[in-house]
Amino acid sequence: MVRPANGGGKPRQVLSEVNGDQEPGIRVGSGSVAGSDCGGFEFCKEGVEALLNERKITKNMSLKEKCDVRQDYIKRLRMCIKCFQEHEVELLLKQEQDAKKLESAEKRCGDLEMLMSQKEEELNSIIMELRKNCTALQEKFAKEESEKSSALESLTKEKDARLSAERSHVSVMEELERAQRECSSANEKISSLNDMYKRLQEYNTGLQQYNSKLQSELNQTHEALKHAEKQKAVVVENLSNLRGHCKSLQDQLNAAKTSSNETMKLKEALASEVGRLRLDLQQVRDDRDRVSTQVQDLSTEVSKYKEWTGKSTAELGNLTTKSNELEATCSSQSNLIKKLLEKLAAAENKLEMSDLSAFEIRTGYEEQQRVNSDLQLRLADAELKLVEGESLRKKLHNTILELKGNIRVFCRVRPLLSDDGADNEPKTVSFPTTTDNMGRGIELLQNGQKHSFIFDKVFVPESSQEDVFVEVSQLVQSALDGYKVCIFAYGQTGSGKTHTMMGTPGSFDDKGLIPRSLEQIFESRQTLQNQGWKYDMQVSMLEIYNETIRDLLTTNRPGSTELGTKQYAIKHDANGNTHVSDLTVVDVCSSREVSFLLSRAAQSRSVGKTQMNEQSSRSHFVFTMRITGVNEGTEQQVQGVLNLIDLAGSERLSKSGSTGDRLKETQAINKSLSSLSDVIFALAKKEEHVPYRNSKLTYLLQPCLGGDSKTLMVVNVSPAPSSLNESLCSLRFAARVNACEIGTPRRQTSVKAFDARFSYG
Ligand SMILES: Nc1ncnc2c1ncn2[C@@H]1O[C@H](COP(=O)(O)OP(=O)(O)OP(=O)(O)O)[C@@H](O)[C@H]1O
Repeated sequence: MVRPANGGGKPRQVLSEVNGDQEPGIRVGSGSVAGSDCGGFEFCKEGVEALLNERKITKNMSLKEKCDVRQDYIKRLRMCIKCFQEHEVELLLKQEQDAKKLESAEKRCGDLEMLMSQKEEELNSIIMELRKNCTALQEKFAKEESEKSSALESLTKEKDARLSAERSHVSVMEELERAQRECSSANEKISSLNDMYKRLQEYNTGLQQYNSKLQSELNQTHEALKHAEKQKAVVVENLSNLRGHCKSLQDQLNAAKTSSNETMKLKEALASEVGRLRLDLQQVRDDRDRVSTQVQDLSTEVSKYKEWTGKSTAELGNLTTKSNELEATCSSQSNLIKKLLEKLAAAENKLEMSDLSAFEIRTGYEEQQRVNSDLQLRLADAELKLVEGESLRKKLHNTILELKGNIRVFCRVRPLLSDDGADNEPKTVSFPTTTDNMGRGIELLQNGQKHSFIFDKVFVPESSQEDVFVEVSQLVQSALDGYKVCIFAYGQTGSGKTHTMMGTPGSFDDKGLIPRSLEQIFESRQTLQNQGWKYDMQVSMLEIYNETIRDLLTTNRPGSTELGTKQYAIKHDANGNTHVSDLTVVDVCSSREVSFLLSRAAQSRSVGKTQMNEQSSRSHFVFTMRITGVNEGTEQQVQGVLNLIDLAGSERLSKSGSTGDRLKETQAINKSLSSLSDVIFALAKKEEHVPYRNSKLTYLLQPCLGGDSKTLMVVNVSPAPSSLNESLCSLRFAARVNACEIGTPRRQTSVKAFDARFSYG
């Protein structure tokens, strides 16, 4: 018989409750754990189940902690197994006792047998269960053991890994130190870069400020220009009003002068009449006096005769008659005198009147003269203001153009020549007279359609060489200030390019821009010498003929083999200077020397006769003067370049009637001019690629067209109706050129060592 060990009594063994993070523990009755009693088999079973379900190892635990937990777990499992085994023994003992008791009780209590057998079965099943649990625990134990060994293995591995990690830590630390060192140097670099960035930012701000200042200056200049133009318009209007007023006053004055002259004449006539009348009067008075004396004498005689009674009555009668006659004469003379006196009074009256009117006229005349001189003064003042306003406008206009960096364009229309054969044809070129466009506009009439153009300046056919030079003299002057200056003449053949650029060098009135510019430069050099400036000047002259460069100052005689065969190469350096290799460069000290060189070059130039021009330039002529100035006082150095270019004339093949060599020349000229227009179009459109290399001319002019030089194009136009198409083409091209932005001109004032080679820009 088997009976329950504790028949539902108080459990002896208690599995500690899991309280927060507290580890669950097993206390057994044998006192192996904290000396507590075992809670009984039932309780122990539950505890084992709880223990089996317990999972306390987490991923975050270190390997050692995991091991400790597992060891504790195994220890507790062992205690449980021991408790079960003791319990089993106890149960077997009890079973035996129970069997004995049962035997004795069998007798007393047969009916309990059934119950006991049931209990036995229960106990057996529990034992079975416990055994099962035990086996599971053993399996678990074995598993835990294997896990422990694997954990130990992994511990050693981790130790190794830790060691290697420590080693790598050391190397990492070294690397870290190195990196820190690099970092600190990088930091220094960063701070220096920051400084530089700051400075750059400051510089940038400065530039922006400068830019905005320039912008505001530009705006101000625009405003001032507008104001000046308004003022100019007002002054011009005032001037024309004053001129009109002055003219009407002049007319009045002339009328007054005429009437004054007439009055004076009348006065003179009257005065002579009065003189004559006075004479007459005097004569009559004399007569009267004489007659009166005679009358008196006669009366005395009559009284004498009356006294003489003895005298004859005939004599008396005679005397009486004579006396009567004399009295009659006397009375008639008195009448005459009276009349004459009346006439005299009237004449004197008239004279007085005419004196009065003469005085009035004189006063009026003087008044008008005063008004006139006042008006003359005002007119002179207004004209002065106009001149000042015009020069201010020009200055402001130049400043704006400099700020804008555009190529400037002047247009010059030559007079009609007898060769043009257009005396009877209607005019096709005109010039607007509105105040806005006066001196700047040109209009071409083609098939009833008007084409208007505005340039920086338009010279009418009557403009003299001096008029043209006055407008470019400032530009020429800036070459002495260290700017690169380029002036080139463009236009159809026979339109006046050579006349404009060269003219007649020896003639005072007809010399062109080149001789005048040279004179000005040498004069200014003299003046600037007083301010401590010392200038060195070098000139070179070349022509581009059939896409070949020719040195016009070479000492080799024309026709020599070297002149034709020598290859001159154009080169641009990094500083934007252009050089032509092997070109003759001559140091010059006076305009006389340059004139001599110019005449030498003129003899070497390629000139020929065409249908359009007797003396046509068949090549592009380039005169270059390099100016180097040093101020001994300020040690400032300037390097200016003056390029004066007379381009060959554009010409339509059909119109030129060229053949043979002339045809070849014309083709080469047209090709290089079309390359020039390609360059201008590319610049105007701000294209990335500008085809400077397409011709020698454009490659040579590259710094002037796309660089930082002050460039002026003079477009020459013929007024001949037969040249209308060509003139229109030239003006359209010039308008394109005018719109080109080539950058702001830069002054070369560096103190750097002077490049000995000759530069074009
Ligand atoms: N402003 C002017 N006043 C008087 N005559 C002029 C003027 N401009 C040009 N001429 C005359 O017109 C003719 C042609 O002028 P010029 O030789 O200067 O033309 P061009 O454009 O240089 O021609 P080409 O391209 O063929 O060399 C010359 O006889 C010149 O004297």
